Amino acid sequence: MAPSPPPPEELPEVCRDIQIEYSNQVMKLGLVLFQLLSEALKLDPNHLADMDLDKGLAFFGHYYPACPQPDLTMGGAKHSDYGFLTVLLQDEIGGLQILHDQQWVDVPPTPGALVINIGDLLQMISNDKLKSVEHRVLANKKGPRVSVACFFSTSIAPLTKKYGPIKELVSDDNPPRYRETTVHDYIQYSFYKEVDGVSGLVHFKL
Ligand SMILES: O=C(O)CCC(=O)C(=O)O
Ligand SMILES: [Fe+2]
Repeated sequence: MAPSPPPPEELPEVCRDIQIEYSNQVMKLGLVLFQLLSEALKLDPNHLADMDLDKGLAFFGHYYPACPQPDLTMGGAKHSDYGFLTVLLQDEIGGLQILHDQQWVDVPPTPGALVINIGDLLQMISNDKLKSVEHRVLANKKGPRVSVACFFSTSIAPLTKKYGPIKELVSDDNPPRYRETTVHDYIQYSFYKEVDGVSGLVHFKL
C-alpha cells in the first residue's frame, strides 16, 4: 500500500475503501511507533523514520478455514516477521501464540487492540537490542479465522539502500552483530529459505 499504492480498482470492491482508510491510519500509527522505538533506543525521536522505516507498507489479509482436526496441523507455522514492524489485527477466534522463554503463550484477542510485532530487520539494525518475536497460529474448529497483517518494510520499492546495525548503537564493547543488507535481499533470502523455524537473521550474523 506504500510507497506505491495499487490503483483502487485493483482492490476488491467489498473492502476497497476500508482497506485504503485502514492502511492510511496504520501508516500514521507506524510513524508514532517508530518515534517511540527511537526514543527507547536512546536515539533522536526521528531516527528510525529518517531511515525510511515507516515508508513502506505491505498489506496481507489472512483467512484460516475452520479445521476438523486441529491437533493434526497448524494454522500458521512458527516464524518471526521479516520486516521492521508488524501491525496485526485479529478477529475474536484466537489462536495466535508467541514464544516466550521456550513456552508458547496465547495472545488472546482483545476488542479494539492491535498486536505489534518487532520484525527481524528491526532486530538487525538495533544490533539485538530489540528482538523479533517468534509466533504461530493454532488451527481451530470453531470457525474461520480472519486477520490483517500490515508489514512495515521497504521491500516493495526497488531500493538499493543497505541496512545494518545503527552506528550509534555499536561500540568497541558492542560490535556490529550483522552484516549490512538491502531489505530486498533480506526478504528474498528469508522467503525462499527452508521453512525450518530458524530465523533468516542467522545467515546475516557476523
Ligand atoms: O494471523 C495471525 O494472527 C498472524 C499472521 C502472521 O503471523 C503473519 O502474517 O506474519
Ligand atoms: Fe507473522
